[in-house]
Amino acid sequence: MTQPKIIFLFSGKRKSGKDFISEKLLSRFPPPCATIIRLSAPLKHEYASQHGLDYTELLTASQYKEQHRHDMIKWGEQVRARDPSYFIIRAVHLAKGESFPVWIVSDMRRRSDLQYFRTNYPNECVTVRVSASPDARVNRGWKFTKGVDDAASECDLDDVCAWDHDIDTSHGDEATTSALIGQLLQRCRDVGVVVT
Ligand SMILES: Nc1ncnc2c1ncn2[C@@H]1O[C@H](COP(=O)(O)OP(=O)(O)OP(=O)(O)O)[C@@H](O)[C@H]1O
Repeated sequence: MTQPKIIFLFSGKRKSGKDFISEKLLSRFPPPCATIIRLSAPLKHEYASQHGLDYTELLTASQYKEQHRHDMIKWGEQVRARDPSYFIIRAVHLAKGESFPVWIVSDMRRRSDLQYFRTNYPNECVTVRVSASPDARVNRGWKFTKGVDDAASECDLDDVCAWDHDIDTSHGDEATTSALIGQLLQRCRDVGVVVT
């Protein structure tokens, strides 16, 4: 059982580049140092099994996922209303968080997620806000969807502005991404985590 030494919390709108940056960051750690925790993974897992759907298809950026996103969000809200930490605890378990000193949470979406991590890990959290212009997101396949893009899962963190780091990925330039990754890796070195 390992307590995390550092937890990166990525948030941002759909197609802003959260996954892209998370994967880039992950690639800089020697195994078995870091793991990506997807808070949406257990939601999809349980929703798929309860509704007879294909879990692996729900994980991809597919049309299939988009078809089910709306109902899945609604179902998740009901579960979360009863217990805000329900999916977080399962997501950490699913990603085998207890075996890794670095946690990369790639899809933090709500203030209750932020509160959970800050309460339980007051000294380990590093927040990163990822943004991109609407045009850039459209070019990546985003289409405004009522009930999804105006729901809490997309908007709950809009008013939070005290992020430790932020990045605008609209232009997708390598230099901007590398600069951010460099800063995040320095934070790891500062707490004694070895990076490549
Ligand atoms: N900094 C970047 N440079 C180049 N391409 C990028 C960058 N960020 C994102 N992209 C591209 O944009 C697309 C969407 O990015 P990504 O899947 O990371 O978004 P996301 O925020 O995780 O979206 P969702 O919430 O819908 O899962 C991907 O095809 C990715 O390659």
